[in-house]
Amino acid sequence: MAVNESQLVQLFEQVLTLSKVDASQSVAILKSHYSDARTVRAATDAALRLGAKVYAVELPSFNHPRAMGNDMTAYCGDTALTGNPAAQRALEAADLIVDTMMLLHSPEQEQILKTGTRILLAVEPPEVLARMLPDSEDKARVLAAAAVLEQAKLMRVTSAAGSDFRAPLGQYPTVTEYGYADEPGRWDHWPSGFLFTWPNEEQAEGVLVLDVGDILLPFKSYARERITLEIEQGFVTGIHGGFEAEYLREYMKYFKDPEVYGISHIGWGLQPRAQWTAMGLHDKNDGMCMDARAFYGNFLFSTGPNTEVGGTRKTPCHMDIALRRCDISLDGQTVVAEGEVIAPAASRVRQG
Ligand SMILES: O=c1ccc(O)c[nH]1
Ligand SMILES: [Fe+2]
Repeated sequence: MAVNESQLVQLFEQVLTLSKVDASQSVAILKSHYSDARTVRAATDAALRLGAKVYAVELPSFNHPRAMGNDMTAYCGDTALTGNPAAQRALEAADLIVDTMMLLHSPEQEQILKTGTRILLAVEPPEVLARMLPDSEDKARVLAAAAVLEQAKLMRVTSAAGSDFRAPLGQYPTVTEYGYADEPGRWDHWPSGFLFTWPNEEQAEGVLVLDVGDILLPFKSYARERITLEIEQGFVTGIHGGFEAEYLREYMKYFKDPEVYGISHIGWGLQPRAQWTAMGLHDKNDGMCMDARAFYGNFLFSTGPNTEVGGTRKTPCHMDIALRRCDISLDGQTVVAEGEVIAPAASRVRQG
């Protein structure tokens, strides 16, 4: 199925309106040669129809010789913007940047946001954008959950598969993703609908058992056998199992960087329009699979960078791992039970 151009413009008009784009705003469309041309065109047309002053910043693509695969989250930190202050200044001049080439997990993104410029990442296929069109209810639900997470001192994750992971919290802020960039200095990602934070440095500990069906990104694979991760003092110290554990070990070892084993963002999914099954219907090169990061009731665990919240761990290897059927509690209060969103009530999707 394919979204037609006029539909896509209307969808961008909705999301840019939610992102407070109007005739008072300047909108920069950040692109490279690999950007989705339909997305670039629709974002441009929509911003113009909303009366904004629109310009494009095109950057020659950046490829690190050690990067593998085409998933934009597979090699983080250095981007086409790295070392290009003139382009960065051109972007900082905008009120909103529609990022169709992926600056996420780069220090440059944080510098741009600090100027008050908003960034909306949109790199998923247009059909995925359409299926997970954000709305203000998504924002309300994610913010309701964030109100609990930002007060929490301890996150605990357990599961029937054997996970028992504890992460003391408080050192880092809570990050919300609800699909549009409506506040000064806000970064968001369309599509999304989840929230996360980082454990206090060197304090996360325990065991995470990736069960059959759990998702490993950027591999874009469903685990077919269990993989057991041992976490000590904020780092993955052991990866046990069969072939898939060996594959994960070998992949992470390839980067020859001890920081790849650091725990990155941890949180849970609140997007009912995201589907656990969606990844199986897409090719590996179809975007970065936000369905896996956002599906309702997942536990999203990740390794590697913490630059997004001012940390110094700028490591290129970033694993996003989505677990099903976990129990997630904050200071003893259950927010997700066996993959079902329980609390706060305002974060749950209204049934019926
Ligand atoms: O939206 C995103 C996408 C990737 C990621 O690592 C975090 N959030
Ligand atoms: Fe991530």
